[in-house]
Amino acid sequence: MPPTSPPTAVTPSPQTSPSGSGKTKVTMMDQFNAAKKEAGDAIVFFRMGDFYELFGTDAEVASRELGIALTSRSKGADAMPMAGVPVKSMEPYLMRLVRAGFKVAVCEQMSDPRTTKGIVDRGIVRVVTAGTITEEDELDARSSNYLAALMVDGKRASVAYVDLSTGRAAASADLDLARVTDEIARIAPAELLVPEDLPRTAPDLAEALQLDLGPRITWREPWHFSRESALRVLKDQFRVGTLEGFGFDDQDLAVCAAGAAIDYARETQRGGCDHLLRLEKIDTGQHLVLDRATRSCLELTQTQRGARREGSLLDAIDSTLTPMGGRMMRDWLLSPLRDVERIVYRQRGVAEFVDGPFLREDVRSLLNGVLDIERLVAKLSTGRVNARDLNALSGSLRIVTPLRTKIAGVYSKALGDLSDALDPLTEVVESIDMTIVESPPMTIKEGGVIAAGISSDLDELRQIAGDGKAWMARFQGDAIERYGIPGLKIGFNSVFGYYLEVPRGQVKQVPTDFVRKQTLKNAERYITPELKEFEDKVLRAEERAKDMEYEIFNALKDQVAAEIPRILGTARSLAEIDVLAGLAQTAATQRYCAPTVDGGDTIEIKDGRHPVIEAMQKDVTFVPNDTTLDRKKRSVGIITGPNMAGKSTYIRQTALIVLLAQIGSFVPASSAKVGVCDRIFTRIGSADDLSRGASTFMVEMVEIANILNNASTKSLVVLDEVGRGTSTFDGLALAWAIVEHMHDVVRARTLFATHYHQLTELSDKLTGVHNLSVAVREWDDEIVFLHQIIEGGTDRSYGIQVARLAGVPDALIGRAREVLRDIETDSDDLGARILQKRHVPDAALLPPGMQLGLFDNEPSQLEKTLAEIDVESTTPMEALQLLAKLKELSR
Ligand SMILES: Nc1ncnc2c1ncn2[C@@H]1O[C@H](COP(=O)(O)OP(=O)(O)OP(=O)(O)O)[C@@H](O)[C@H]1O
Repeated sequence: MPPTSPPTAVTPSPQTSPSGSGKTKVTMMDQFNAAKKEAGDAIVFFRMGDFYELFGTDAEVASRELGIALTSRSKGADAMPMAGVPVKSMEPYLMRLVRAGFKVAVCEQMSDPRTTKGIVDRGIVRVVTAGTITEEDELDARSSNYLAALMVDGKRASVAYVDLSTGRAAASADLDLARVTDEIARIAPAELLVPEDLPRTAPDLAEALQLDLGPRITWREPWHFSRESALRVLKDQFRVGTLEGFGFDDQDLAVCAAGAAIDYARETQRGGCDHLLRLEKIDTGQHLVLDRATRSCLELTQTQRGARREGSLLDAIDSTLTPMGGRMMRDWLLSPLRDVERIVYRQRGVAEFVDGPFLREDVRSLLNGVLDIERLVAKLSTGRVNARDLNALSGSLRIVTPLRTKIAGVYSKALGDLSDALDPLTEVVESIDMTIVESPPMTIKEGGVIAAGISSDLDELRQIAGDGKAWMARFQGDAIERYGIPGLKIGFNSVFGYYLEVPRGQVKQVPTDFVRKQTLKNAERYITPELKEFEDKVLRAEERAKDMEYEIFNALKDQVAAEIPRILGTARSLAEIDVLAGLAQTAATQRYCAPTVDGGDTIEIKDGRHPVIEAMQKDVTFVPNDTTLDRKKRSVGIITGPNMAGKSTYIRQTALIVLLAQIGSFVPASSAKVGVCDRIFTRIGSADDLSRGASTFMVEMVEIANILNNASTKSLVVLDEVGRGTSTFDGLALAWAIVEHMHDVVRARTLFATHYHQLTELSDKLTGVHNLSVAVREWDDEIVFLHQIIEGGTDRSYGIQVARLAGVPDALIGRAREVLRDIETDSDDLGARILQKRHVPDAALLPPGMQLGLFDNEPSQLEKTLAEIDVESTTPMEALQLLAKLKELSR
């Protein structure tokens, strides 16, 4: 076991009084002050008998956050705010503080108050923080609870993360500084450790993190991140002489980040980190990169509105059955692969389960009985395991042997490898099953845990205790007969143990050697020397049996804990089998196909569907659509069409299909070919991000700049109505220039949904631009959405028809039509005029600030006002006012 700081008594050592007269007495407040000093910025729960007391500012904070009464300790000059929570119900209070961003140090009584003379020793036994929670009840079973640490050196950085509730520890290979916030967003840590000097060394990053994570950041002194300290901690934790075995070089920044994280984990857990066994290397270069905005736009794990899981891609495709599988599924979705071989390796595993419905069903019915082995192991390591947990562990491991038999004849390498990695741990299962009774109690110190036949000593003690009970029954019968007291009963209470109870009406028969102990309303209670003598024997046997059970339980616990590496390895394999079988289940029930994934440039999807909308709209038939993108003739697709037609749905489904293909999954299409992408970027114009304190349009442009600077020819870029957040002409001008830039300079595969139908003219001049539109059937001046993507652009937005569908008054609609006719006549040749002025091929590389000079004639005030009307958001009253204003301007 790696040496960690054991709970230490914080009782300050007795000091000599200044007068030299001898030792001064340590007071309880001395102990508290010492604990507070040790706890740093943590709130101290200070154990005093049946309560945890909080003092000073801790009490004030707790009173405010928890709504508990604030009292005062002492009066006058010594007065100090004080608040308390009962020991029995402390967990919910503690967790509420932790959830609110506080840290809590639990300071326990370290010696038994009954046997201690004077003041009991006290010591901090654990520090609970958001990133180090291991209590199952407090965690979402299907997501990880990461404690992360960030290390920055110049332009390079690394992020390490540890989940103490499952034992997973990982660190990124060195990253470019610009990628750090995305990587942290992917990990979504519950707590992030950051060196205190970051605001000086990387001020922009520090500010961004502060905005994103706020109270989830824990600032740590820089020495915790030093290579020297980190190497010491890591080598000690993993019991290795070098980290090369994990793929890390001592010089990697990852070492510093991981060292800082594990140092903190050990500090807070005070031991109990035995289940952190290895450090995984995350090479983000191997993964398809999804930045934060893309993850959010694509609603991968939660919806944009309401942040709910229901309605996310994860929810639509996750058919895993175990919590471990659920967590792995989530990880896979957030880190799709880039390496074709690895993608195909996984996909074949899925295919085997799709092709073998019986195999899938059998495997899944076995997995159905598997509990959260990783979190059970974490409990084992942190010493909080009880007999029920061990039974749950053995119950879960028991399926490994039949599972191996089931997948014995598999052909896919993925399943074969996983089957080989499954360890049945037969001896662990047998030991637990043999040692622990079938339905043990929650507590491990009160007996009733260990099965008969495990220890002859224990059996003997139990015999005595059991016999004792029979003896007492006999004693009761004899006494009734001998003294003629028919109502005599034997009872037990914790004050004076076993007693004889005689109804008031029969006390006259009581012999003189009965000693009266208690008088009740209708009865008297007595003890006798004979009864007490036997009671001692019985009780002693019971106590000793309980102690012995506890010892046996602990020995079993240690035996199982020694196998943690094997158990965790098996848990991981089970999780992966669960994910593969789950993806197959989704593929089979949702009619997905196996995509062809290769290193080429083509994305060709036949009858693609949106996995989430399809799953959510059960009563509507989803209209499938094709997508073809490559890097020659079809690198940029411009999609036009009315509002509500399905443009956004179409471009997003393309991104989701590519993403699913790259995690190794089947995809919602009749066929698909995916040339792997290095990154997917998705942006929606005017995405509301006021919470980050930037204007909507500014955010949109910052994100566009990020795409233009980071997308490569291997990327997939999906843009939805970019440019909408500013005036029409500015927006159109920007959208136009962005398409040109994507086509000429970035050359990433791009889909651009827009209402600026002028953009469709770009396809005439730019070889890689093609137009798509969404078919609409017009009927009697009404429109019907067909949701079908067709080749070619449209020059109609049908905004006015949509407004009419929405109930905008007829008079206004009529006027809007008139206005539209005028505008359209005026701007008919707008696209042609812009194209004439195109600078080929480097138009987009104009120096910043240089005007595009798109428009020869300054629009009139009337035109400007008209252009700025947003029909969708105009109320009837505003429309009438606008009409009046327009009329005024036209005079
Ligand atoms: N292929 C489809 N099959 C069936 N229903 C669809 C399809 N595509 C879209 N829809 C439905 O149409 C709705 C609107 O789609 P979407 O938001 O993609 O339209 P849009 O053209 O982007 O609209 P806007 O321009 O107003 O943003 C969706 O919520 C969905 O209910």
